[in-house]
Amino acid sequence: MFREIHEETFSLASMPNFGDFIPIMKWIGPRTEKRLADLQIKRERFMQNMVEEHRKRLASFDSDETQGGNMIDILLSLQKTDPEFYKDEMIRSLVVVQLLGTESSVNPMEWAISLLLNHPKVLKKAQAEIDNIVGQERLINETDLARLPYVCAIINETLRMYPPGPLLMPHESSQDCTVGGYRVPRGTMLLVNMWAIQNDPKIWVDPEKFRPERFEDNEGMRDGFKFLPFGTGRRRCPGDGLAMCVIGLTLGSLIQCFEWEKANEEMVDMREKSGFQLAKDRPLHVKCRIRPGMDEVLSQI
Ligand code: HEM
Repeated sequence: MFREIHEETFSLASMPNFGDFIPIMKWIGPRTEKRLADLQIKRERFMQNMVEEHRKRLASFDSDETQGGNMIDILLSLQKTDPEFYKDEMIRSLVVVQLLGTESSVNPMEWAISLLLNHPKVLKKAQAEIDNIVGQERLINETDLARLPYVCAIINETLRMYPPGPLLMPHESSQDCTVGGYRVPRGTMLLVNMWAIQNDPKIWVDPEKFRPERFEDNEGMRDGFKFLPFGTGRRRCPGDGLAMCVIGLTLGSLIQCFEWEKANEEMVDMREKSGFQLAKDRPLHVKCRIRPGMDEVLSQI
C-alpha cells in the first residue's frame, strides 16, 4: 500500500500543475494539490498504523528492551524517556524520510549495474581493485570504501549521468534577486536543472561518455557547482553520507561476489522514464553467477 501511495504521489508531482500559473485552475483544473493532500492523509494513516503495531508488539515484551528491534522500535523506546521530543509525528516523518531515501539510493544502483554491463572493462577494473584491497576471504565493509577510489568514482560517474533528482527539489525565492542576469521576484518557484549542469559539454569533456576516471583526476573535483547530485547549500541532502555508504557497500559486494552478464547480446537499454525522478524505463534483466571462491563468504551473510 505504501508503494501505491508513493507511486501515485510521484506521478502527480511529475505532472504540470496549471494552478501554479493560472490561479483559477486550482479550483476548476485536475485539483492536483487536493489529490496530493489526500495522499498525504492516507500516508499518515498508514504510517500511524505501523507505529501502533510496533507499540503493541513492544508492550507484549516483559522488559523495556527493544528486543533487537528496528528503527521504529528504537524510536518508540526513546519516546518513553522523552515523549515531548519523540512524538508519533516525528517517528512517522523519520520513517518516510528513510523509505524515500532508500528509493533514491536503489535507483543509482540499477543505473550503475546497467552501465557496467555496457562497459565490461570498467567492471573488470573495479573487480580487480576490490580483489586487491579487500581480497576474497571476507565481504567488503564500510572502512574499505575509503580505499576503493575506483568503485567510488563509478558511483560518482553514475550520479553525474543519472542523478535520481535531476531538478533538485523546487525552491522558492525568499526575496527579489537577480540570477545570471534574470530578475527573480520574491516567491518564485525555482527549479535547478542539475542534470543539464552535470552533462554540459562546456564544462565536462565528452559528458555523454561513461568514464569514471574523470573522478580520479581533477575533472570531477568539486570546483564551483558542476557536480551536485545531492544539491547544495542549506537544503542540501542530509542523507548524502548514508547514501554513498549504502550504495558503495551494496554495489561493492555485488561486484565482489558475482560475475555479471547481459541477458542477451544487445547493449542494456538505457532509456529513461519521464517523471520527477530519473528512473530506468525498462527494468534491468541480467545473468549473474557466484564468482569462484566467493560461496564461503556469501554463506556467512
Ligand atoms: C543517492 C541517493 C540520494 C540522492 C541522489 C539524494 C538527492 C537529494 C537531493 C537532490 C535533494 C534536494 C536538495 C536541494 O533541493 O537542494 C535531497 C533532499 C533530501 N534528501 Fe536526499 N538523496 C539521496 C538519499 C537520501 C537518503 C538516504 C536520505 C535519508 C535517509 C535522504 C534525505 C533527504 C531529505 C530529508 C531531503 C530534504 C532536505 C531539505 O529539504 O532540507 N536522501 N536529496
